[in-house]
Amino acid sequence: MLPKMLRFHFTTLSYFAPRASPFPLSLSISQAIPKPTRLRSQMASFSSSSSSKLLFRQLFEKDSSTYTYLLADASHPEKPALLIDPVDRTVDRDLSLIEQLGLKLVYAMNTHVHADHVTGTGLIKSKVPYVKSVISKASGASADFYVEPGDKIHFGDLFLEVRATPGHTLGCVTYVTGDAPDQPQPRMAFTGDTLLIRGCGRTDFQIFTLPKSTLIYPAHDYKGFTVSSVGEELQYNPRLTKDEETFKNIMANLNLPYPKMIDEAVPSNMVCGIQSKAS
Ligand SMILES: N[C@@H](CCC(=O)N[C@@H](CSS)C(=O)NCC(=O)O)C(=O)O
Repeated sequence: MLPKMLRFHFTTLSYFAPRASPFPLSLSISQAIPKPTRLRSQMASFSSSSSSKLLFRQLFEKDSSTYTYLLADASHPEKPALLIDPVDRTVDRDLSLIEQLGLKLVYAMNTHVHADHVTGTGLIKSKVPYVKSVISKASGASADFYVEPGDKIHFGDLFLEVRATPGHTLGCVTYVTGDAPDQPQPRMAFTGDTLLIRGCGRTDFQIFTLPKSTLIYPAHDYKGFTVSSVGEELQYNPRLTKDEETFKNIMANLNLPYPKMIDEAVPSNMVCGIQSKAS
């Protein structure tokens, strides 16, 4: 059985961009969650789910086997977009795709301070200065915006919720698509290195409180997997289906090699990849 679940209190703070204001200058913190206007997307082929307005792309960086995720509200007039876990060496590819799709990148976000690659957020900000970097407050890293468990990150009429999923690093968070009728179904969880497909960066049991249909999008895959679900991992994850003692033994004996880039990546990622501040 799974070890004891972690429980968190959720706040009502959220970032949102009202439709009336220009993006992203309208970024504000509010107690209120805006009631979005429903729009039908003409871009259904971009959608990963029954929601017709989410534009979603899973992008891969081969040297670190990292996934970067592009999400946008394709139905919003400004097509606001965000990137989760961009990598420095694929920034040009990502920005070029964003331009080709006619999106407006507003947030460059990290799930945590990565040890195996340099985040692309610093480079993105140097190329597109109005983009805001986002990371958890608990990470201790610097960024434009710090999120905490329960915060909501709005992009157009869509939003992500922030869930604390520490273990791989203290400040690891999982970004989960909104729990509302007009948000993508099934829900999508961007788990960073916390929960991998048939693996895990360290512990997480909070993710398993999400509906079984929730799609799992990790920050890495080393075996060629692209997506899983909570239900699938609950049933087949070879680590997280074990009792607590067995789990601890597995994790204590992974014998993972020292990540090749850790000495460069961590100092750089503590300042969200802004190279000039890392030395
Ligand atoms: N060989 C790679 C690092 C591989 C690695 O350790 N991956 C991490 C996530 S990135 S820090 C991990 O937690 N893996 C869990 C697993 O079970 O593989 C390198 O040198 O960069």
